[in-house]
Amino acid sequence: MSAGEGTPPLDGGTRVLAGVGVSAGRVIGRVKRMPDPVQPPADGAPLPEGADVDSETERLRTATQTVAAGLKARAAVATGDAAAVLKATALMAGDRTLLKSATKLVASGTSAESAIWEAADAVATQLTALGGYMAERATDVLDVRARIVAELRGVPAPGIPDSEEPFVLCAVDLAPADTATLDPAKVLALVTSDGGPQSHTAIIARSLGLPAIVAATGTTALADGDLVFVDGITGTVTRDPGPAEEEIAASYANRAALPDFDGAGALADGRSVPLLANVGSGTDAVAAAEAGAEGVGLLRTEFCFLGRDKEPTHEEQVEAYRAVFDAFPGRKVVVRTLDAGADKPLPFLTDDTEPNPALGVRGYRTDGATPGVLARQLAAIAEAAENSRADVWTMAPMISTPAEAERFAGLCAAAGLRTPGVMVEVPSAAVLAGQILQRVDFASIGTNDLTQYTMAADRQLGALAELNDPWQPAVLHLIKATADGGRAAGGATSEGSATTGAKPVGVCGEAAADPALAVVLVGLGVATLSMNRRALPAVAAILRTVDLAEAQRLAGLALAAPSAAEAKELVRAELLELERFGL
Ligand SMILES: C=C(OP(=O)(O)O)C(=O)O
Ligand SMILES: [Mg+2]
Repeated sequence: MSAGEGTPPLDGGTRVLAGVGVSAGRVIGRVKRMPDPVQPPADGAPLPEGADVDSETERLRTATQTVAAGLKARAAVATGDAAAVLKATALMAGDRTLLKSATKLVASGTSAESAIWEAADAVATQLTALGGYMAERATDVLDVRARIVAELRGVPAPGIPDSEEPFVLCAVDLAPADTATLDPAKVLALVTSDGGPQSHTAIIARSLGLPAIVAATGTTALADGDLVFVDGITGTVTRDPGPAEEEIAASYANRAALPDFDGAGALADGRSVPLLANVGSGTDAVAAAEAGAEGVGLLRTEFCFLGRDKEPTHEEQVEAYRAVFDAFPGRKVVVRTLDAGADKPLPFLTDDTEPNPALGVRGYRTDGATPGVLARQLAAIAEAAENSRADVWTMAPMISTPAEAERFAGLCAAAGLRTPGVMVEVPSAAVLAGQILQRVDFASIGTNDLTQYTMAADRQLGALAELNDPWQPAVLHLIKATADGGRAAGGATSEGSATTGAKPVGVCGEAAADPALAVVLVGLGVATLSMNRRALPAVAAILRTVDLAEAQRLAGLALAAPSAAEAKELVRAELLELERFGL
């Protein structure tokens, strides 16, 4: 939420630590640190002093049994994805082949730590070579290995710490694998010293509704058991909170409850602003429909196939897309073609040796390097759309030029897809939005990437979090240019389209989920907003408090501000309901 820009990093030495608030909420709790990653033992280290083969074998056996039993016990009380991940890891910890190979190494005079490290390495390499599902299991083996070595060393196991009491989780950053075992009933808030506003930590925190702060470098000094006040709105962590912080946390806990989203986004003057959902699977889509989403503004198709080393078959694709379409009969579903590359590698499309993957062959650009995948995907989308009642729109990520937009529209037409569009994520596409939108039917602004490319700041990097803020006035100017382009292109029709008036321009980046920024986006001329389903009630409630003229006035204030922090502060100061709902 807060850019932290202009905020002093430390107050009176170390009491107030500043970062970037990425998910609202104010809580007090005790810190638990994510253990440091387990460092590898020296290659082929000998038996420790005083140990013999028998005692070292016994030590290894006991460590593996303890790890397996601990994981099994946690799996028994976990649910959903977490239970599945823990069960799989527990099974791996008890794997006889792994223990047998490690025991052999101990028998030849290697320490238990080195033996299990080496044995697990060999198993992981074999699994990786087998590919597909087996290759995915390699991660479990490496996870188990780290846990066994931690047990042998007597240090905390890697991953989310286990605790009876709810705690504030402090970490350098969270990996995707950590997310499955993160229990929102136990974790009060997330604080990371690294990671940017689009990091995994930020995305998970928002989707779980947990207060979160990223890029809070000073928090590396926090230790297990420290009492802290976490303010996800201002982006600050306060050590040893006193009565003032207790009062703020208590008043946050007593904030007005947000009304459920009624399924019709609108401004105070009744002007409709459809609120759509970002989804990555059929399950997500069902949950979004239940939350009242008016359709899908972004189906991240690559999320259906992440971790796959082979292109999904036509049938697999049709099934995955149809599951989403079926959740929204009669509603708009915007399908984005595979956005492989940079933060979302897909081995069958991306080259992992590129020096600058974010500036490389990603998104639509992969069609040049690996022709055919895009055309096959469009055919699968068309087939899934044909027998569904959803109104299917199709867009390409990372479009940079009018020629690319025209070619994509041609590919859609050839596949029988009626409503082609583009994502505006690259500044060149925003600048030439008028020309681009003469060639396609709609645009959806990906503010996560548009911010990254406008500010030349890697979206994953905590150190550049202040630049990587969609409140940056330069980004807002490009959003306005895109919306203006949509208006200018209105009336120009692409083949087969009967569009009149403005060509619709929506936003599907994280900016749409920030209620104050959502008002600004509408004021800049954006027609629809697409977000994580959990953000729908907050965005809907704040939009209802302004009419179009007010939204335009606030957008004007933000555009004229000299910094992201000032733009945000000026706009937030005028939206009084934010405080009431604790947003
Ligand atoms: C929605 C976007 O795409 P992704 O986050 O999947 O790159 C974006 O860039 O804003
Ligand atoms: Mg993007």
